[in-house]
Amino acid sequence: MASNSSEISTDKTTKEKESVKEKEALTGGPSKIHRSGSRPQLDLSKAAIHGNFEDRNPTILLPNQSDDISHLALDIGGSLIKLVYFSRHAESLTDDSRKKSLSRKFGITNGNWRNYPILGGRLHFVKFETSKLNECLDFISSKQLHCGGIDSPMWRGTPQSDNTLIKATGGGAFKYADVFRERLGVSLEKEDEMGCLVAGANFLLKAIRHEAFTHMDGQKEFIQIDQNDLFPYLLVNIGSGVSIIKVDGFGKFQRVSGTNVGGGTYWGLGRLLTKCNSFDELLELSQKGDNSQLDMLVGDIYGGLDYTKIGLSASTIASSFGRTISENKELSDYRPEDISLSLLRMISYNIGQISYLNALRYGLKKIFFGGFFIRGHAYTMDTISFAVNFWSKGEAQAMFLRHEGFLGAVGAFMSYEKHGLDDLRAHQLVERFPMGAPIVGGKIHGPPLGNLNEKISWMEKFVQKGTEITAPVPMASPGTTGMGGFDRPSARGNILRSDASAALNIGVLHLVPTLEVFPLLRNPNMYEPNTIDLSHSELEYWFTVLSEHLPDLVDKAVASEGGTDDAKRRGDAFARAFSAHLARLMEEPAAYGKFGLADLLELREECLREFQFVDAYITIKQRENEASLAVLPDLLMELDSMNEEDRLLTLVEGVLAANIFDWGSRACVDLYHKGTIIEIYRMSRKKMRRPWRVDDFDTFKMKMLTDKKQQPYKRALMFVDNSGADIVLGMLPLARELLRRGTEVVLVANSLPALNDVTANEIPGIVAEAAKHCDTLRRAAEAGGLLLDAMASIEDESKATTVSVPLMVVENGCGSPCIDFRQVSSELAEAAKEADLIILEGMGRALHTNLNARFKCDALKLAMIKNQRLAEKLFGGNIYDCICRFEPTD
Ligand SMILES: Nc1ncnc2c1ncn2[C@@H]1O[C@H](COP(=O)(O)OP(=O)(O)O)[C@@H](O)[C@H]1O
Ligand SMILES: CC(C)(COP(=O)(O)O)[C@@H](O)C(=O)NCCC(=O)O
Ligand SMILES: [Mn+2]
Repeated sequence: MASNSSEISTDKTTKEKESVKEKEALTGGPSKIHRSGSRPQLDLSKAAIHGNFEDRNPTILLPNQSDDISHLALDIGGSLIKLVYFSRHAESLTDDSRKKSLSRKFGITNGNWRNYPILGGRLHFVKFETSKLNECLDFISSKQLHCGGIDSPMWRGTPQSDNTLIKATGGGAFKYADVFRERLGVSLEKEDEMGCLVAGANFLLKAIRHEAFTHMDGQKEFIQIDQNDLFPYLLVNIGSGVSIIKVDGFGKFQRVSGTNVGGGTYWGLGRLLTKCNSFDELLELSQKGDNSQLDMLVGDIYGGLDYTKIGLSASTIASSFGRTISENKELSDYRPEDISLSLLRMISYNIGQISYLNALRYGLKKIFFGGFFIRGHAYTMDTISFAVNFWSKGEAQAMFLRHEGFLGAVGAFMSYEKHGLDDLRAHQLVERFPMGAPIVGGKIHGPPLGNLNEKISWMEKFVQKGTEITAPVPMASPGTTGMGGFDRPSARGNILRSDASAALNIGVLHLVPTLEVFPLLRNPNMYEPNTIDLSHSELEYWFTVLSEHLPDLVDKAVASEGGTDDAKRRGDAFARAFSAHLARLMEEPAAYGKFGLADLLELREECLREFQFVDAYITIKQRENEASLAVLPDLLMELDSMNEEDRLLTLVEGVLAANIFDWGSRACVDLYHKGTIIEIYRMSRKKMRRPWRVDDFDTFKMKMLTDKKQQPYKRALMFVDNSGADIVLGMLPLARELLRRGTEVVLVANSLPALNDVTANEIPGIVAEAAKHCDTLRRAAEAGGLLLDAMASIEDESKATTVSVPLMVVENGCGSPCIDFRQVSSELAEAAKEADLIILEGMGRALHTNLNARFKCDALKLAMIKNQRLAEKLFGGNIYDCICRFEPTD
C-alpha cells in the first residue's frame, strides 16, 4: 500500500469539536453523560497522516500521545500502604464506516469518554506492607505511576514539570512525604483520613453492584443496596487501630468513637506471643487453634454448666486468656495456634461489641466493616457478625465490603477534582480478574503487565505456587454452642489462602462510560440476567463441563494463531489460568462477587483475551460462513416459492435448525465429526417437528400476518448468535422477511469474539456477500449504511432511505456468549429507543440468560437446547429440543 506522511494542522479542528460538544452539553444534545471541565486532550503535535493520502479516512499517527495514561492515590497506614491507580490505553483511531453511518442515523457521538479524565480506563488496587516502603516506591516507579497525576501536565500533553501532586491519606502521607519527594520527585497532597474512608465507602456502595455482603455461618450473601435508603450507617474501619464513624450522607459524617485495640494489636501481640513472621501465618495458625486452652469459659466457672439465667452458654468466653492465670504454665507450654485463636476472638468480639454499642447509641441498624484486619477471612467476619447479632438481638446487621482495606485509598482518589467518577453508575463498571501480574520482591501484585514473557514467567511461578492458590479457603463455620459462644473453627479448610492470590479476590475495575442499561427492560431494578442459580449443585456440573471443554478450546485457540511456539505457551498459560479461576470459584463461589453462569462463560473469554488470543474460532467461523453463503441463493429461492404462512414457519424453523452450530456445546462438537456443515444443517432441519418444546409460533404468526397492509413492527432488534449457518441461513433470511414487511432491522452482535459467535465487525462483510444474491438485503444494507464501501450512494443517504427501510448493525457491548441487559453499548441503547420487537437467539442469550427477562416491547426468544441437563432442568425436555417463546406486550 502506498504510504504518505505529511504534517496536518489540527488546532482549529479540535476547537471546533470542543465548541460543538459545549453546545451539545448545553442543549442536552448527543453527549449524554455529564462532562467535567478538566479533561485530558490528545497530544496532536506532530500528528501525521499515515497510509494513502487519498483515503477518505486515513489513519492518523499521534507520535507524542502517551499510550498509557495513569495516575495514583495512596493510603499510607500504620501497617499497610494501599494504592489505587488508574490506567488508560489510548483509543485506537479506527476507520469504521459502520460506526460512522450509525452515528449519523442515531445522532450519537462516539467516544464521549474523552470528556472524562477518568472514565474509559481501569482502576487497580494494590497493597504493600508499610515496612517495605521501598517495594512500593519501586512499583510506582516501574509503572511510572507518579508521572500521571490528574493535574499533571501529562493530561495536557505538555512535558512534565517537577511538581507532580499525588493525593495521599493516612499518617504516612505526613511521615513519608520527604521520602516520596526524594525518591520519586513528587509531592504528597494530604487528604483527611476520615473524609477519605467515608468518600471511599460511599463511592463503592453506590457504584459497585455487589460491594457489600453479610457473612454468617460461613455463608456470604450479597446485599443489594437501596441508594435511597443507605444513610445513616456506621462505618467501622479496622486497620492498625479502629475508627468508628457515623455516616449521614455524601461528605456528611462524624467520627463518633474508636478503639486502640485493633488489627495492629492482633498482629503485634500475636507476633510477640507466637513468634510468627507474617500476619498471614498468624491468621493461618488461628484456624487450627482451640481457644478454650487459654480462655476462661463460662463452663470453667460454672462447673461445666450453662449460665442460663443470663443467657450464657458454657462455651461462652467469660474472660479472654483468663484460664492462663490458674495454670502454672509458661508461654512456651501453649500452642501458638491456640494463642492466635484466643487473640483473634478477643479482638473481633471486642470490636463487634463496641461497634454495636455505638450503633445503639445513635439508633443505627447498619454497620459496615472495612480495613485490612478483616482480610476476607471467613472466621473473623463470622465472629464480628455473631457479636453484632448477639448483642443487638438481631436488630443490627454487620456487613462487609469487598474492597475492605481500600476505602481510604479510593477516597483519596475521589478527592482529585473533576475526575468524573462522581457520576459513575454500576452499569459503567465491569470487574475483571486478570491473572497476569508483576512480581515485586517475590510477591505477586494485582494488575497485568503488558509484556507477555513476563506474564508467562509469572504464570510459571504461579503454577509452582499453585497449591497455595487453589487451596481451600477457610470456610470454618463457627457453629455456635448455645447462646453466646463459638466452638473452635472446624479443622476443615485449615490453610489460609495466600496473600499472593489477592488478585483473585478483588479485581481490576474497568470504567466503561459507554455502557448503559438497556432502555427496553421492563423492570431494570428486578432484572437478573442468569436463569440458573449457580450457587447450588449446578456449580459443580458447569465447572466440569467447562473443564472438559478446555483441551479442545486450547487446541482451537493455538491453531487460530498458527500453532506457533508462542501460541502454544500462551495456550498452556491460558489453560492453567482458567483452571485456577475454576478452582478458586469452586472453593469459594462468591469469591468474585455474585457469580452466575453468564459470568463464568465471560470469564473464559476474558481469560483468552488476557493471554492475547484475539479470536480462537476465527478459522472455523470463516469456513462456516463460506459454506453457508454458497447455499444461501438456493434457500432464498425455495423460500420465495412459498406462501407467506409456510414461509414464516420455514424461516423460524430455519433459525432454530441453524442454531445447532455451536462450538461451545460438547454434544454439538461431537456431532461435527460426523458430517459436513451442510449435511448437519439438512439433518437438523429435517428433525424439526412441531410442536416444539416451547411453541408460541402461532401467536407470533398472528401478530405478523393478520393485517397485511399494516406494518407489523416498526423496528426489530435481532440479537444474533453464531457465525455460519446460524446467521447466514437463519437470522439473515428472517431479517429479509421483516424488511420486506417494512420493518427496520437492527442486527445486534457481539463487540468482541466469544466462541463462534459472529461479531458486529464481521457482519457487514457477510451482508455484502449475501446482498449479491438478494435485492432486498442489498437495498436495505445500503439504506443502513452497511455497504458504504462496496456500493455506490456513499454520501447520498436520503436517496438510499427512500428506496428501502434500513438494515443496520450495532454492537452489543459484550464479549460473551450471553448478554447482561444492565450493561449494553450506547449504540444499542440508542437503537432500542424506536424498537418494538426484540428477537433473542441462541442458548446463551435466550436461555442461560434472559429466559425470564421481560421487555417493554414484544419479544421472541428462539433457541435450540444443546445440553441435556439444561433441557431437563428448564423444560423437562431433551437435548436438541427447540424453544420458540413469544412474549407480546398486549
Ligand atoms: N499482609 C499484612 N501485613 C500486615 N498486616 C496485615 C496484613 N494483612 C492484613 N493485615 C492486618 O491489617 C491491619 C492493617 O489494616 P489497614 O486497613 O491497612 O490499616 P492501616 O491503614 O492502619 O495500615 C494490620 O494491623 C493487620 O491486622
Ligand atoms: C456457550 C453456549 C451458551 C453457546 O450457545 P449458543 O448461545 O451459541 O446457542 C453453549 O454452547 C453452552 O452452554 N455450552 C456448554 C454446555 C455443553 O457443552 O453442553
Ligand atoms: Mn453462540
